[in-house]
Amino acid sequence: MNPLVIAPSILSADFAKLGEEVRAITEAGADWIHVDVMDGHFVPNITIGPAIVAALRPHTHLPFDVHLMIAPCDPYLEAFAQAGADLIAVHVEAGPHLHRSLQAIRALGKKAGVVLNPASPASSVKHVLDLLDLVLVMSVNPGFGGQAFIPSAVEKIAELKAMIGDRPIRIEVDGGVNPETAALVAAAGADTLVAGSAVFKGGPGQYAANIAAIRASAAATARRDAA
Ligand SMILES: O=C(CO)[C@H](O)[C@H](O)COP(=O)(O)O
Ligand SMILES: [Fe+2]
Repeated sequence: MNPLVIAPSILSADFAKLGEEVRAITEAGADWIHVDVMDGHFVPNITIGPAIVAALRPHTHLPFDVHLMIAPCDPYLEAFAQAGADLIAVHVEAGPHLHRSLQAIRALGKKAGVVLNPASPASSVKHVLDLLDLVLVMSVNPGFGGQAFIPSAVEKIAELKAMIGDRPIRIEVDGGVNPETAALVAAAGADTLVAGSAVFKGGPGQYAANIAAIRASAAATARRDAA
């Protein structure tokens, strides 16, 4: 079983002081930093580009988990790699050449991930498993933080867990993750949890407790599942 990873999404951080926020979640016990990149075309919102990723890189030693919600994605992979991304995840719905995009990410020396929207089946990744380090299951429709968790994500995670078998591929879940939903997704097989609003709520004084609550809840059900 992969060790549990908690990846706070800086989409819910104070954008006027992102460097400070990244340092605060690093000190609060985050494992990865989740960066939501939106283009106003693939999703109805615009957020962060490679220049901001590069500016944030000196503020933490933690891996940058870059979630690209952009189409096309291939023209921008190198820029995000050079900016300091450690893992780059592209949506299966973002274009016709997923295999080529994953090859390009690996050729840049980065970990490669595929993201599945709520309506996309687990089987979309069946023929690219050899190119994957991570599958990201969206449990909200991408574009905004603070949305309600879509329960069908749990069944999809379980399907992916069975498909992946003992390959070293992480299952990440993103959207509406809080201590309650973390327990459900961890029991189904998710080992990497993104959380935006549930981590950043209450301000910097609460970040450590918020991360710890999600981690404890997920760890408890993952243990029961393994027992
Ligand atoms: O990819 C995303 C939205 O498209 C975000 O990572 C996600 O919504 C996190 O926010 P929250 O935990 O508040 O749902
Ligand atoms: Fe995300």
